[in-house]
Amino acid sequence: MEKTSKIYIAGHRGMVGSAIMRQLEANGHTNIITRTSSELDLRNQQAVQDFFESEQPDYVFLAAAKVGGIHANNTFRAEFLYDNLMIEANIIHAAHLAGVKKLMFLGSSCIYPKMAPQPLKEEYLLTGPLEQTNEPYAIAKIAGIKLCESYRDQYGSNFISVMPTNLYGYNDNYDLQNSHVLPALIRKIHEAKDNGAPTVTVWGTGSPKREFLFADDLAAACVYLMENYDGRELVNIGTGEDVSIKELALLIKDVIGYEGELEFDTTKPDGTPRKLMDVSKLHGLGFKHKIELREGIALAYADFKEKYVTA
Ligand SMILES: NC(=O)c1ccc[n+]([C@@H]2O[C@H](COP(=O)([O-])OP(=O)(O)OC[C@H]3O[C@@H](n4cnc5c(N)ncnc54)[C@H](OP(=O)(O)O)[C@@H]3O)[C@@H](O)[C@H]2O)c1
Ligand SMILES: C[C@@H]1O[C@H](OP(=O)(O)OP(=O)(O)OC[C@H]2O[C@@H](n3cnc4c(=O)[nH]c(N)nc43)[C@H](O)[C@@H]2O)[C@@H](O)[C@H](O)[C@@H]1O
Repeated sequence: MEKTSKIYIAGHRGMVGSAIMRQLEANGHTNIITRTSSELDLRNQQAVQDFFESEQPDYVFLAAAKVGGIHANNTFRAEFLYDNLMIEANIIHAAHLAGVKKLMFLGSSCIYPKMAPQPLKEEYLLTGPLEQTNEPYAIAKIAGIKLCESYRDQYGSNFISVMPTNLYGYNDNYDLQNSHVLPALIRKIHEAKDNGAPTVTVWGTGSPKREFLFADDLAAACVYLMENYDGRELVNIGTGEDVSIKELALLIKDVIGYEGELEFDTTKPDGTPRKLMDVSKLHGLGFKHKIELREGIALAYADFKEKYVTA
């Protein structure tokens, strides 16, 4: 990518899109184009084609999606399937029609089979049944991967797919029903400390394990791979380390300085028992994350307090 290349970030206001924007600006890119969902609803095929025809971007980071945690995925199943199918299909097809030089599609670690061997290698895709709570979202993401592969096969499009693990960081979603576990626990534990509540409720048994990557590390990996990877195969992006939900909650409790107790609501689903990514391909391509979990939690917590806590 040249510094003056026209780069479209789909989803630039989101946690990942805004991190990619920061990374590109820090690298000196001056020609970044963006649209909010009210300016351009990416589910509208004609609007997307008109946008690509008029803007003619050189590079596309496809970071727009309907995104949420286990409860949101399990509740809004139709929206997670339909919105994500429409967004990816419209952008990938319009990018092809406009002759985009390169496009990066962001999938997710939930595309892999629920009981696949750990750590998850890219070749485990489609080798077994998916986790039920997020199957619609996972199917949409797998379709996005197959769209990129098929446009490469038929038209020679340089469309690559990366599979991020669970993410957290600046501009995360702190809605207690629809967010992911890490921001939800930051908010719940902060509010419990603030209110002097004796306990904090953690969903599930606390025994599932999850890997967490800070969104600015993901953004750096995305920009690095846009510059250095042109392959057909998926690339997992993660830290290669995981913790149990209980260990995560205790870590967040320690960072925030909350003295109360954790209680586990086993009426809530655990989801996939584990989804640790094998990141040897990413490391072999020359990228490794920098921000470790405790430091990242402290950064995310500071961002949460700055944005959501009235003095
Ligand atoms: N968060 C995670 O843990 C995680 C993990 C793995 C992969 N990912 C992937 O990373 C990407 C970004 O996730 P995120 O966490 O940054 O999500 P996010 O913070 O919810 O941001 C999603 C973005 O998508 C845009 N969007 C959604 N529906 C749209 C529509 N109909 N038309 C136009 N724009 C629309 C939103 O735009 P507006 O703000 O303008 O409404 C928003 O900026 C997604 O592909 C997601 O699947 C996320
Ligand atoms: C990366 C995302 O992973 C998602 O799966 P997944 O990690 O289980 O999504 P999370 O919602 O982060 O849940 C991870 C684990 O944390 C537990 N958990 C404990 N307390 C909470 C809480 O207060 N809120 C939430 N949300 N979870 C909580 C939850 O039961 C589950 O076992 C997929 O649904 C998405 O599609 C996406 O792929």
